[in-house]
Amino acid sequence: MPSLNFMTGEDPLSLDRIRSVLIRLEDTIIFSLIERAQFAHNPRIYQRGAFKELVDLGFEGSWLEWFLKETESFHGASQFHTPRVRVDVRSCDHYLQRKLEDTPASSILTKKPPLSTSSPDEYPFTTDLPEPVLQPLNFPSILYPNKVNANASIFSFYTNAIVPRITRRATLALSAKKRANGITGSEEFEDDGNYGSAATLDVEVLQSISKRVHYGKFVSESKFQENPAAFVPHIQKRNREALEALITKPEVEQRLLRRLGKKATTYAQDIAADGEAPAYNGLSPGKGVNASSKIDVDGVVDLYESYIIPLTKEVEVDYLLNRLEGLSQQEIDRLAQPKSL
Ligand SMILES: O=C(O)C(=O)C[C@]1(C(=O)O)C=C[C@@H](O)C=C1
Repeated sequence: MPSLNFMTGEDPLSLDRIRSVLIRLEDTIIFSLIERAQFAHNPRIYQRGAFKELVDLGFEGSWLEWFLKETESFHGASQFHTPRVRVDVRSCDHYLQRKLEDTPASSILTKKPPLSTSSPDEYPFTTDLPEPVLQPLNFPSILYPNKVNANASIFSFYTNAIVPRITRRATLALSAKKRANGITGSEEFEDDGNYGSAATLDVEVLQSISKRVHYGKFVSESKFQENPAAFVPHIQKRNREALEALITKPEVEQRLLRRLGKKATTYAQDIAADGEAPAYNGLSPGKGVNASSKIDVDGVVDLYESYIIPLTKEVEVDYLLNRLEGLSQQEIDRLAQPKSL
């Protein structure tokens, strides 16, 4: 999955660099949704207690929750929920030193940042993960300490709204096939029995959406450091609307949605063995549904428009609301002073 590469010594809070990770994550999310869309809805895998086999093991959650727990336990034990690249602490120290010299208002950085052992861009859905087998990596905290975690909302909108939509075609194709085989009524719909494959792909989609949404914290920190004085009064008044207005960039969102429609349309085509793409059936790229398209393109765009972008913005605002916690009045006053040109 795409990540910021902390090894380069470049500014990890450069908005351009953070946005380039967000753009690469679009590809990861689209491709994993395309894979999930090959299977039927399989609602059983989202119902708690629906599998006697798991209840017998003493697990009360759903099949998907069990997959998440098992996957994240292994990843956690093998140090996955820490950065895959070892962070060069020295280069980051240099970066912070430069940042300090550049921005006197960010005087809170005069305190040497603590080293953290949890990854700033991976958020497990499961609590109580095992201790890592290897020593946790130490890396400098780039984000301000916070407990913002949107995974419960991500899990809820993905399972309730997204899965039924993106699997609609596979589900309808399945019911047609079942009818042809004489199966009708409630047995006809939704369940193709591919519980393992569907849940494995759900875990991939959930982890990539979670990573994308929590990158909002890096975006927020970057915007805050660029102009802390603009944010401080609204943070102090806990004015969510004003903070949201400050972080919202409508032109960036519009560009993103246009790009996403084009990408989803392109990736959803089956390129023939001779390398030729199929005709669009009269529809232009980015405009709706092509009969042979591997995914509901509008569904992908709606996922971003209705859920991923709004939730990223919520994470950004929640992060900002916590941004002055623990600072002295003197430190806050310094941040509230406009930067001299
Ligand atoms: O790129 C930014 O500035 C962001 O804050 C990220 C993001 C997004 O979710 O893509 C969210 C809010 C902005 O309005 C634009 C885009």
